[in-house]
Amino acid sequence: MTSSAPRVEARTLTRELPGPVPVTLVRDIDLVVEPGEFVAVTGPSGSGKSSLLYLLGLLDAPTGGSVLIQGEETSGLSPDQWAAIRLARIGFVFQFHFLLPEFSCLANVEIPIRRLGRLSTAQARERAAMLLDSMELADHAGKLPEQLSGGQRQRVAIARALANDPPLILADEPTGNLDTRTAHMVFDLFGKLAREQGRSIVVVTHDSDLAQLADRRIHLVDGRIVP
Ligand SMILES: Nc1ncnc2c1ncn2[C@@H]1O[C@H](COP(=O)(O)OP(=O)(O)OP(=O)(O)O)[C@@H](O)[C@H]1O
Repeated sequence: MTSSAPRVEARTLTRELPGPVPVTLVRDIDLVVEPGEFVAVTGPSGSGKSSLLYLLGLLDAPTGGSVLIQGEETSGLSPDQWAAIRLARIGFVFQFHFLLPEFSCLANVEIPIRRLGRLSTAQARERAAMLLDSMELADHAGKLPEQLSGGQRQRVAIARALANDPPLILADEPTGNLDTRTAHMVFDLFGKLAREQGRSIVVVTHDSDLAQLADRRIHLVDGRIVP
């Protein structure tokens, strides 16, 4: 691994589903995302956007090619090693917030910090509170997710994605359930996380207006990048 390595790199990445009639979800994708870049992945429904994001996030294994995270080849690694990379280096945001309903917003952000185990309990709580504060949610820290609006919940999910200070954030239709104004706010936030904090952000969206807010767009059709 070198300090000049891209944040995430796909090399001829391919994912086929075996079967009598094999289905190719993603084919021969070459992609490099540098530190500080905010990339939107667009394309019609079924074009492979989510499949690509899952491969980049080590949530699914390719059947061809490879993914490198900060220059580290991930192909030969064990499931435990993948899980360790996900926990420490990748933040995920999904269309549905997947917050734990029985835990406060603060606890939802604190749990992954505790799981990583680098901070004391008090420090973990302090960091979770700081992250919620940075999302302008300090007043809501003690509330349950169901007590928040959709946009607020998605900001809690983003705070949780930032819990372990990951260099890479992957988001799959993070604004799919939000109104246009709130969706723009979330995209602006991703832009700031890239430009001001040097994180790499890859966001899947089918909304071409929102994609314009990213620094770069890649467009998928039938599992391939097209110009
Ligand atoms: N486990 C699976 N079994 C069979 N087909 C699958 C599976 N997962 C995905 N697919 C198919 O693979 C293709 C790519 O799916 P994917 O979810 O990556 O597309 P997408 O661009 O994210 O679509 P959308 O915008 O609708 O979410 C689709 O045709 C989908 O139906």
